[in-house]
Amino acid sequence: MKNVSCALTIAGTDPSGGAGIQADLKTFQELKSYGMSVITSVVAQNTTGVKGVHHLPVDMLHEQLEAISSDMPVHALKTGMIATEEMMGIVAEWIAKMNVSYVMDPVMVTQSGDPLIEKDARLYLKHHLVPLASVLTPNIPEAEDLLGDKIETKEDMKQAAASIVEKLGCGAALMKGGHFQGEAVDYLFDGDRIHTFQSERIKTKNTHGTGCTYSAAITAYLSQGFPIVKAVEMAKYYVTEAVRHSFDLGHGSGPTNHFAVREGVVNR
Ligand SMILES: Nc1ncnc2c1ncn2[C@@H]1O[C@H](COP(=O)(O)OP(=O)(O)OP(=O)(O)O)[C@@H](O)[C@H]1O
Ligand SMILES: Cc1ncc(CO)c(N)n1
Repeated sequence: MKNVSCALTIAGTDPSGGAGIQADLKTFQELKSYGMSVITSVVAQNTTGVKGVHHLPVDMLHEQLEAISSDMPVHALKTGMIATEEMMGIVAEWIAKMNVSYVMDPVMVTQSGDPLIEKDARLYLKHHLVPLASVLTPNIPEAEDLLGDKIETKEDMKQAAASIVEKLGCGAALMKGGHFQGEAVDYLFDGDRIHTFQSERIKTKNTHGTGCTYSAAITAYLSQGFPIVKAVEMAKYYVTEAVRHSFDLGHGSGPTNHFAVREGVVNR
């Protein structure tokens, strides 16, 4: 049998297909990793926002995780929305036993401003999940929340990436500048130095699911054995092309386009 790279996402759903588990699986598929998913919460949402949320019972979360580890190889994994402390505890305990690259997207609030995790669970996330991560991928509001500092300049972004690694104990931090003005620039601190990943800012309102797509692409490349800096470089290219060719679907912020990368511009 041909070698297959297996990537797992542990996250909430998006029935409109642009973010969450659905975006992650599309990304894994496009980048040729075998995609697996464990659902934390079912979220009724679309391009305009969140309409309702149902958290799965924690024993069901545990059973899904065990169904994976008792049977399937996992070469890299990511987490997105994990809404409550209790759910975070189960996921953290399971991940601690897995010896694989772990990309943590510290999802807190959607682009439309809807909260995805309980406010009290943020401290738990910081102390119990972040230290397990090989790489954390916060946007600016998430990094401000984790560090308790304002991030206003590019220098602040670089400093935040380093502080996250040094103070919170993850392996690397990718500070995303999607919420900034000007060029779309992200900074990775890998425990040693800062690496810069920059693209032009594409003029579009259709950026639903960019964060999920980006962290899923990093996970796919890590599952294939690429080192972290190369994985981020290729994932940045993937998300940029997916935004450039994003779909004008729905009444709000439309989804990224995964086919765009397949048809032309391609990976690696
Ligand atoms: N308009 C744009 N043009 C080019 N790149 C963009 C644009 N918007 C976001 N990106 C890029 O997409 C990636 C995801 O960044 P972003 O900061 O938007 O994540 P996020 O806020 O976590 O996403 P989400 O809203 O899905 O949670 C980053 O590399 C960012 O630079
Ligand atoms: C389930 C889910 N995870 C992450 C995001 C990104 O904000 C979203 N909109 N929905």
